Amino acid sequence: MGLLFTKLVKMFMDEEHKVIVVGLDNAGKTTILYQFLMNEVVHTSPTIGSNVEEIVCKNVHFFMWDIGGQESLRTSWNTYFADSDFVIFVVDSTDRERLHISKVELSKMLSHEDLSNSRLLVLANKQDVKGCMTAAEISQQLQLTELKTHSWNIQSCCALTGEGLSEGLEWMTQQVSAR
Ligand SMILES: Nc1nc2c(ncn2[C@@H]2O[C@H](COP(=O)(O)OP(=O)(O)OP(=O)(O)O)[C@@H](O)[C@H]2O)c(=O)[nH]1
Ligand SMILES: [Mg+2]
Repeated sequence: MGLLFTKLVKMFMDEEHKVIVVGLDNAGKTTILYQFLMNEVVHTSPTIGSNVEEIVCKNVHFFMWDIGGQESLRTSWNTYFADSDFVIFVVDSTDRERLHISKVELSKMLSHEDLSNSRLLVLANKQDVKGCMTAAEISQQLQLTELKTHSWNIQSCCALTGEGLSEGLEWMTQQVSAR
């Protein structure tokens, strides 16, 4: 009875969840945030600090913090970690040369205690570019299947068309309702 009641309350109440959107500079984080919000491509310049927007999907409210990914800014990512329910880690699928840096940054983040209860969505962005890495390739390089400490998912996407983004959001919503 208690469980049923909790599920019903969840169905009718709006829930709020904190999401941090991180990844190397130029990965497409800001473009993704505004594609989520407005279904539009906005003109971006490198983010200094962060942008925050509320994205609602099936009564679930996500407060998404898009954080600048330039090298000098990465040391302050941890100031955003507290109470994050989700980490969206964006990878530029065309950037083979820096995938190992993404891997190091991702591992560093996931070992931080403030993120011990967060779930991970990796977005393999820029799938419109010919010759880019597939989500499977990125997953293998990031060794996601070896990740046992966090629930995770990887989704290929293109922030310019929005392709793949609703699937990513859908996974996050399912994770919330399954809790
Ligand atoms: N071809 C292609 N270009 C994209 C895609 N997503 C983003 N871009 C471009 O990539 C560039 C960087 O995008 P941003 O969204 O500013 O990247 P960012 O991750 O926020 O970068 P920082 O704020 O510096 O951390 C822009 O020129 C975008 O138009 C995509 O899916 N495909
Ligand atoms: Mg940005």
